[in-house]
This record gives sequence, structure tokens and C-alpha cells, in this order.
Amino acid sequence: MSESLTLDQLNQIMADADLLKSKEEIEVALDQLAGGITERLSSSMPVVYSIMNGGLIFAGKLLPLLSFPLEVGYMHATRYRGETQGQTELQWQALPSCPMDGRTVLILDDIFDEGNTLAEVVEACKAQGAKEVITAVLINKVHDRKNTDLQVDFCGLDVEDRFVFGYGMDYRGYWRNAEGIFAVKGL
Ligand SMILES: O=P(O)(O)OC[C@H]1O[C@H](OP(=O)(O)OP(=O)(O)O)[C@H](O)[C@@H]1O
Ligand code: HPA
Repeated sequence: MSESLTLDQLNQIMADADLLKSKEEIEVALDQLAGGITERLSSSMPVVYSIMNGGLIFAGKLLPLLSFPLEVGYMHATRYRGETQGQTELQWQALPSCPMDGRTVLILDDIFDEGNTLAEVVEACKAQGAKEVITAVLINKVHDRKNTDLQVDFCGLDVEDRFVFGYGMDYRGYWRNAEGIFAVKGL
């Protein structure tokens, strides 16, 4: 575990960060995502899972834009655990909170980076009997280090290959609340 950060250091991280996507750009992307998801799933009565913690804000912003019947659940799977490098092993801190047997499942997560998290979550949902598993992410990080062949069904925005925070994504546990997508200086 890396050393904890002080208030001054955390404020400096924000002051030095580069804004990659503004609130306005994200809102446009959310509207487009909602349109596509509605077209595909409005007759499916899906159960929509957000992957905690990162998926929290994405889900909170997207769900009110979907005006069709759905159920909401959560699961908590973590690979980075407050660090800037992912671990090989995905740690489940909360298993899916509602039954998915025979259901259409929509998984919401903040970022598709190396892809391990979403790939493993999709497999877990299939193993639990989901009829189909659809994935949506706010951000896809563009690089050639994807560890999976999984193709995300719905993606809001592409970002460059830097460590990002905001809109649910953390820098060492902090700044998930930042209203925009920022890249940490030097990372
Ligand atoms: O595509 P990958 O390289 O697997 O990374 C993406 C995952 O990493 C982050 O979760 P994290 O493990 O940091 O847990 P958290 O959501 O609790 O912060 C993020 O929320 C995604 O779930
Ligand atoms: O760039 C990132 N930022 C925050 N969390 C993440 N999880 C995977 N990649 C990232």
C-alpha cells in the first residue's frame, strides 16, 4: 500500500491535473449512451448492475435518463484497490445483490482500461445464469494492453493512455467526486 496523502497534496493533484473531458462533454456522451441503451433494452426488463465503487456516479447519472422498466443492483469488484496499477487478482468485496437467472443484465462501470475487471464480471454473471450480459462504460482508455477480447457494447468516451480520475474514478482513493475527467500530472 502506498503512503497516505495529505490534504495539501490532494489539492495539488487537482490543481496540476489536465482536464481531458468536461462536464458538458460527459453529459452529451451520457445522453448518447442512454439513447443507444434504450433502443436495445427497453423491452428487456433488465437488471442493471453498477460495479462499485467506480460505477457509482456513472450509474447515478445514467439511470434517470433511462425511461423504461428496470431493476437496479450492485456488486463490488476491485483490482486496483487505491493504487495506480491493477493487481492480477480481482477481489470481490460484494457479490451481485439481486438474482440474475434468466435475466438480461446490463453492467455499468466507469472505465474499461486493461479490461480484466469487466471480463471477469461478465463471466461471473453468465455463470450465475444471466440470459444475456450487456456492458456499458463511461470511458474507454485507448492503448494496446487490453487483456481480454471482450468488446464493450456501449462506450461513452475514449481517453488517452494516462491515469485519470473524476466521475467515479479515483486517484489513490480520492477525487472520485471531481466533476470532469482529469489526468494526473506526470501519469
Ligand atoms: O479494465 P481494468 O484494468 O480491469 O480496470 C477497470 C476497473 O478498475 C477500477 O476499479 P478498481 O479496481 O479501482 O476498484 P474501485 O472501482 O473500487 O475503485 C474501475 O472502476 C474498473 O472497475
Ligand atoms: O486510469 C484510471 N483511473 C482510475 N481508476 C482506474 N482503474 C483502471 N484505470 C484507472
